[in-house]
Amino acid sequence: MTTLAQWLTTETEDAALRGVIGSMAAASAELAGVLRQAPIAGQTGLAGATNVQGEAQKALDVISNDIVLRHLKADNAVAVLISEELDEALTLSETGKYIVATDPLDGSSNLDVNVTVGTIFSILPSAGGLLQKGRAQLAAGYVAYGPAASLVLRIAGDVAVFTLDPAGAWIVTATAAKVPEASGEFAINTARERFWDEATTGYVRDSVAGETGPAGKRYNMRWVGSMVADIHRILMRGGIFLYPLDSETVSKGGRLRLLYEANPMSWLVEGAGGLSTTGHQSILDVEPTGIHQRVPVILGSTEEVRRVEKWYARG
Ligand SMILES: O=P(O)(O)OC[C@H]1O[C@](O)(COP(=O)(O)O)[C@@H](O)[C@@H]1O
Ligand SMILES: [Mg+2]
Ligand SMILES: [Mg+2]
Repeated sequence: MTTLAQWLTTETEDAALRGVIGSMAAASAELAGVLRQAPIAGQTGLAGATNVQGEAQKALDVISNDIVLRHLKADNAVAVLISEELDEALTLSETGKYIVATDPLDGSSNLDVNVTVGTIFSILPSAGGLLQKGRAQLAAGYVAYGPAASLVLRIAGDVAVFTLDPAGAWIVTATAAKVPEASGEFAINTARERFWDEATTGYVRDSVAGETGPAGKRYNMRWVGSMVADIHRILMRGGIFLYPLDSETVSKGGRLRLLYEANPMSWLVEGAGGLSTTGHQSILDVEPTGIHQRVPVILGSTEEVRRVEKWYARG
């Protein structure tokens, strides 16, 4: 059995980077324990506050952020923390070499129904400043708190998957995860159809048409409503995830956040052989203009993302 610490030593010689990843993994292992007993502790409800995005915070959004913050503070290598739950970037260490951007609890609307939630993180060099393209990431990962807790991680090479054992250690369970090139599954919130642009409408219409339609095959639709869970399924067995720009989100630039949702997920999906796009460019090439910036997100199996890109290219 290979542990996370053993895998990290084969992936990077940078001990400080290994330390930061280890801190995020330790924070997530602690959070897995908190989530397991959250209904008993009465923690699945609202916190009574709103975050900078104007969204009602759940008690566990705040608890998750506190856990990540405590672990990263103890690690002097992190200069700045950017979090969905913090209005401003928070300086942690004047000498730190890294920026961590995190969605400490993704999919928190699923908490009260005991459906998979997650933690997403992105690690960047602090020398590059707060607003760096996704391409500048040094590492990224997420944890899916499902029937098993899975940590999915990529530094610069392959994407590895770890499973949390009962003693709290992360054990390697896959070393080179690959997103299958082709798939017959798409994930989109179809209740938003009336807001969609022509490209999204066209792609979904072609897919739903099945074997006799332009795509020439049958599709299934899946939507968990936790990005982590939807992307984990796509990483494991293929598919495409779409949260495109639509007429309702256009003034905000999209729904999902660039620095701590779209960029780390794109780093992982592209590292596993898949593609990411806003419809017009790879998400990893988007120039950030703000730490809580939103962006259209389309990612997954190459063939499917290319089909969507073709629709966008039609103009
Ligand atoms: O409510 P919708 O439109 O289904 O959106 C679901 C999306 O919103 C999110 O829950 C946003 O993340 P947070 O829970 O961290 O705010 C994604 O995980 C998910 O893909
Ligand atoms: Mg999220
Ligand atoms: Mg969140």
